[in-house]
Amino acid sequence: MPKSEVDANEIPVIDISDPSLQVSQQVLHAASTHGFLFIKNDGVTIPPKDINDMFMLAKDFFDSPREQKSEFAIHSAKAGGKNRGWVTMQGESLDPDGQKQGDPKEAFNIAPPQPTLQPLPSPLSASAPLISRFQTACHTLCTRTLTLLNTALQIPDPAYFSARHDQSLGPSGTIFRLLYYPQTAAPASHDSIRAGAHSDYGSITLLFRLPGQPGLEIRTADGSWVSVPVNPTPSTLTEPPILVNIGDLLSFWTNGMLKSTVHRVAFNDGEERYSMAYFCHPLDKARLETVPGPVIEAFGDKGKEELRMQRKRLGLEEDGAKREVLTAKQHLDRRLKVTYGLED
Ligand SMILES: O=C(O)CCC(=O)C(=O)O
Ligand SMILES: [Fe+2]
Repeated sequence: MPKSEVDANEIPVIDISDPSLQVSQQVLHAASTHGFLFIKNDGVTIPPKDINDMFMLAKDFFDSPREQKSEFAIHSAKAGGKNRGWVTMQGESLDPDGQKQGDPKEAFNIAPPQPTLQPLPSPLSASAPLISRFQTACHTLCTRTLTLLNTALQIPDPAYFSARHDQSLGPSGTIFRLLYYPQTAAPASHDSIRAGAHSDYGSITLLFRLPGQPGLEIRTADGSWVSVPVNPTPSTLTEPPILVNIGDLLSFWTNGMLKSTVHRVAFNDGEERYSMAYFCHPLDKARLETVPGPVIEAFGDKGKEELRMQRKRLGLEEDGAKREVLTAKQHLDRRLKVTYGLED
């Protein structure tokens, strides 16, 4: 069980509807401490009704017959190829070193709708317009957040991040994922978890959860786990804010200044749980090298340990002299290989 819930001030709720230097600095501060922040839902960019409709659609899908889902198995040609489609219970391990069995969850991965939406099983297929609209809206919010970080980091090219996430310019590893954690009896072991400890693979992730379905925990600097509330201030916000977290690539790009914080999903009382994650990735060809700019430069090598851990997770050479610059695609391929045991 987590010892405590994270302090609301530590993961701030930021209103980005009126972007300013001050707002960008708030985003940067959160991104470089816990690597997690809440963005107030403005009600327009990602309408709460679409969020609710997506959750209902996800529930209908996961309730559908197993044979129907397995026809669109992850990585299969029918599902549109690598990293797309349905992941069965225990079908993936987010923490292969720390877990004996795969995660007790199901998932369905949907790639960006450019040039067209991948083939989808029923009932997802009948709601293709909603799914595409939702993906586009998520991407808009990701780009806005990345642009705020671009500003606060004083990167000379104001479009450094946004250009590298422009989906019209080529393929990327971006993936929209529906998640379902079935109801389970109390786990036999204390170490049992619903989604193993991991950091996210992309640039930033948007996470949607439902009130009354807790479970997400982050690992703090002292190694303890603290839970992240679905809505930290229900008295002032009727709609839960959107949780944003920094992934490995922004950490790479900023020399470890932005924190790709390790997180997991705990059982809590074992009630069934749904969530949706939009993993925003840069274009496949983007190179993972330190971004130029005075703020990252001034940070120096203080993120060395963070980067060392990441490179270790990827099985990369630790000797600085032999350091290879990866592209976003090479990085993702390595992570997928570890998660699913996939070959290139
Ligand atoms: O289900 C959740 O709340 C989080 C899942 C997660 O962290 C992930 O899939 O990367
Ligand atoms: Fe995650």
